[in-house]
Amino acid sequence: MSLEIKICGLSTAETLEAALGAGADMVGMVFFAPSPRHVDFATAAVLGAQARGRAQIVALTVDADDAALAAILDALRPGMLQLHGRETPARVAAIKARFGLPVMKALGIAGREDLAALAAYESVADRLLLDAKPPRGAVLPGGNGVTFDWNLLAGLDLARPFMLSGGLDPENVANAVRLIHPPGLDVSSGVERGPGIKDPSRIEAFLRAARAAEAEGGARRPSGDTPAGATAIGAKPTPPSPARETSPS
Ligand SMILES: O=C(O)c1ccccc1N[C@@H]1O[C@H](COP(=O)(O)O)[C@@H](O)[C@H]1O
Repeated sequence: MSLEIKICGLSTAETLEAALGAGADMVGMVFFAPSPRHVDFATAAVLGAQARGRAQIVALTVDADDAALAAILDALRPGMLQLHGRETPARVAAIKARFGLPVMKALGIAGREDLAALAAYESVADRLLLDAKPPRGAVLPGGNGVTFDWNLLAGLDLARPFMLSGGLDPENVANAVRLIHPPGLDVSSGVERGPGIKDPSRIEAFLRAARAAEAEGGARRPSGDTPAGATAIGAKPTPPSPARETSPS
């Protein structure tokens, strides 16, 4: 399975075109008013038409109710929903049943204890998105450009594909691919020149660096092929590696 790359928080035709032209597999539009990447329905409809058939279109929502989800689906016509709030496993299952779209559930990872929470979502979500937890006092639950200790994911074996996210950028993405061999990557702030302002050259650099690292041997082993010492969800984790003092880069 080749590395799937999502560029999130696209809000203009120019930057969406940069992502599509550089070979993004997924493009994300944010529907969360406090975010500098939030798009209104009219913009979403135009961007959706531009991306349709060229990449998977993902609608990012945060604890949206059914009426809001229906309106978003109507405007963007996404192929996937990204749930980036505090949606419970039951809520994820209900959204999938009601709207009939694949769902990617975002979960914050700060320590080993957070890996235990993933099991409850494996049976209801089509994908998991493993993100950093927001800094204390942050307005946004994601999109903060913050990394977490990627070593926590070493040997992780999930029944569902996951995307690694949180603070990725063109400079650190190759390290992430070499260390984790993730099935997917998701980036937002790291390909911006300012909050909410995507930079076409950074989008291209990110895709180039990630694909080069993948070509070096970063392809993900098939799911279920748990190597010795790997952590299966629900299994007792292997002893922690020494804590890192700084974010990986
Ligand atoms: O990007 C946003 O504005 C956003 C708002 C609310 C929830 C999630 C959001 N973004 C997602 O957060 C992760 C990590 O982003 P970053 O690369 O660290 O900036 C990513 O999945 C975005 O899709």
